Amino acid sequence: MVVRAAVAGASGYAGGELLRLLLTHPGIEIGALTGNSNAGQKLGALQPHLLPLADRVLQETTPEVLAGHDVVFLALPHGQSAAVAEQLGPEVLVVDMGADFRLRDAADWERFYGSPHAGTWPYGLPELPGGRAALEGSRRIAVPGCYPTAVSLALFPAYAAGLAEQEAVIVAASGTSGAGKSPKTHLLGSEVMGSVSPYGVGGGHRHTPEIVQNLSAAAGAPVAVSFTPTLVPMPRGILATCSARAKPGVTAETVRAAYEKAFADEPFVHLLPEGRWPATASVHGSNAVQVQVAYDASVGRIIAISAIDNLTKGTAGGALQSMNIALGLDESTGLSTIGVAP
Ligand SMILES: NC(=O)C1=CN([C@@H]2O[C@H](COP(=O)(O)OP(=O)(O)OC[C@H]3O[C@@H](n4cnc5c(N)ncnc54)[C@H](OP(=O)(O)O)[C@@H]3O)[C@@H](O)[C@H]2O)C=CC1
Ligand SMILES: CC(=O)N[C@@H](CCC(=O)OP(=O)(O)O)C(=O)O
Repeated sequence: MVVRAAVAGASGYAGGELLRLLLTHPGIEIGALTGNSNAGQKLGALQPHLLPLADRVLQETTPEVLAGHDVVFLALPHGQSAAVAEQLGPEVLVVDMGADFRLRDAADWERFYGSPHAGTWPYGLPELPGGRAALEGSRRIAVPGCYPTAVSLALFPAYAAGLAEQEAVIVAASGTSGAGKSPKTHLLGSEVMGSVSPYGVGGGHRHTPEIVQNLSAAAGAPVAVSFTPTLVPMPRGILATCSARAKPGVTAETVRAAYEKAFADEPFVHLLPEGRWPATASVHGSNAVQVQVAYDASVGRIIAISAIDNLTKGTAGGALQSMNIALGLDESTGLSTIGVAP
């Protein structure tokens, strides 16, 4: 069976990473590629690393152009996906890499995104409890944000096993591609190079409610989250350092056992051997997630650290993994745990 896939937002970072992966997926035929300001341009001018697609011309993002495909990936800015998706039939698998359908709580959406809530779709993080069952056979998928992917995978085992109190503190460092390709002053080389800076401090980042949603579901009770993102001078990668107060009686051994159990059969999430720590360089360009966990007895806290590539597992790889599950394909098809180093 060949699956015909269209990519809306093919000129952007997320769309470009998705195409890089789709080119190696044996079951996919790449159909329409669309953009906005770059419609009419050849892809080779915008994504020169995608040589096999260099002569493909970007089309306008319209329902007519996206019609006639089995799968449509939407790698568009927030708020653009709903209008496109509602024009696509229920038989088409629509995979939204934006935020529009991630949150269950309409009030959270309106508070953090400032527009009416479009709805909630099955969430594309298969490793969460019940995650795969929610995706099987689905024709709509909301791919998680990059920070919620890194943070949720680092912390959910502690909550699912009942080891952590319902409060977490997270500091996560991201490369600049997380902010997309459109020019912004704070992303200029002269601003970013040689500097690390926080942003969205004090609960203001829109990924906070998504992280709360995931951890609360794992805990079966509301989890309060303090989330601070930082921008670091590298193109790709997220390192999330997460900590939560341990419940009474928790030991280093019970924590380790919970994480070993959670990730034992996961194809992409790797709990590192004790004493080794995640690094973004080790997952560059791969769908792998590195996790390590420790129990800091001096303060009674569980410390979980994860590393992902924000463009791969953090969006395009997660999208493809979820598509594979929805279509009944092997989950790892077209995805690699092999990174690029140094
Ligand atoms: N970058 C990342 O690490 C991650 C990104 N995402 C999400 O993926 C989506 C795309 O992000 P990213 O690739 O980084 O962003 P980019 O800015 O790099 O790309 C945006 C894409 O959307 C197109 N576009 C812009 N405005 C419109 C519009 N009004 N209608 C249709 N198309 C439009 C652009 O086309 P053109 O260039 O032709 O104007 C471009 O192809 C976002 O929702 C983002 O939040 C999710 C997780 C991680
Ligand atoms: C470095 C940087 O700016 N990162 C982005 C996160 C991008 C992402 O994952 O996700 P969405 O799909 O939710 O936009 C930010 O903090 O806004």
